[in-house]
Amino acid sequence: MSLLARNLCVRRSGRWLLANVDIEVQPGEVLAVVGPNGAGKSTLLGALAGDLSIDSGCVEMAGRNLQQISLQQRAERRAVVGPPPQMAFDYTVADVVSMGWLHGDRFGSAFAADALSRVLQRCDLGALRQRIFMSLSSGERQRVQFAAGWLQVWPTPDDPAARWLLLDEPTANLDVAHARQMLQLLRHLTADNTGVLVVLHDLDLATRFADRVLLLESGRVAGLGTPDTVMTPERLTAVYGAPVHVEYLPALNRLVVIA
Ligand SMILES: Nc1ncnc2c1ncn2[C@@H]1O[C@H](COP(=O)(O)OP(=O)(O)OP(=O)(O)O)[C@@H](O)[C@H]1O
Repeated sequence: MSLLARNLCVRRSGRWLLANVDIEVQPGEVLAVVGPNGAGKSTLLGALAGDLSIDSGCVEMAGRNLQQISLQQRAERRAVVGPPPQMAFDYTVADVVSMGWLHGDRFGSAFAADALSRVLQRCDLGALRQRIFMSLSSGERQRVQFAAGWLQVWPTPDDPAARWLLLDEPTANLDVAHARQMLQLLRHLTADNTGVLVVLHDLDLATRFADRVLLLESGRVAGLGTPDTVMTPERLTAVYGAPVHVEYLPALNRLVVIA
């Protein structure tokens, strides 16, 4: 019961942005999508979310064609976390994160308040909850955006079905500690029957935290598998057209990617 694309093709202005992409995001896994600028990462995320039209192939969520799933059902099953939005009004952090909560009082106000508090705390936003969103730094806003997405797919008592979180460069404005913390959170929330697809430019973060990596090059799959099989120096150097060093560091007991 995955979120998957089969033979996915997206064409715009006479150009293939994605060509014959097969990909599956399973609940319980973190799949990192990497590749050079313009490789098609955001396009793939948009297609899997159902936010942009595809030209051939299909996208399915838990065995159903995405086009046959209502917008409400889609929103309850998958959240998209993109760049932080501009807000015209003085919404607080708690207001913005609460926008991710789709269930109103269906499970009681205490359940909703508890979910909000937990998400704020886990995203290190507890002290900022009454701050005006637009007064935050870009990294703080990014964490708020992530928190709203997480709340959107928060497990509810009556519905154990799989959910997905799709994130487009969520660490772009984060310092080293918060970037690691976010990837650790993503790993943690997969335990709640949630699948994570995360677009990353940081190849080392992808190698360290993802279960699998999809490497895109000009809209095609240039590699898909565990980090140690995809993140080879030869492949990365060829795809990025710049030297990329990959080495196992015994002191850290992991592969390190230096670009
Ligand atoms: N509507 C469109 N018409 C024509 N070309 C488009 C359209 N939308 C996107 N593209 C092009 O498709 C390619 C893939 O874009 P996409 O945003 O998916 O890349 P990306 O891998 O996310 O890149 P980045 O790392 O720079 O964010 C780019 O070359 C982009 O210019």
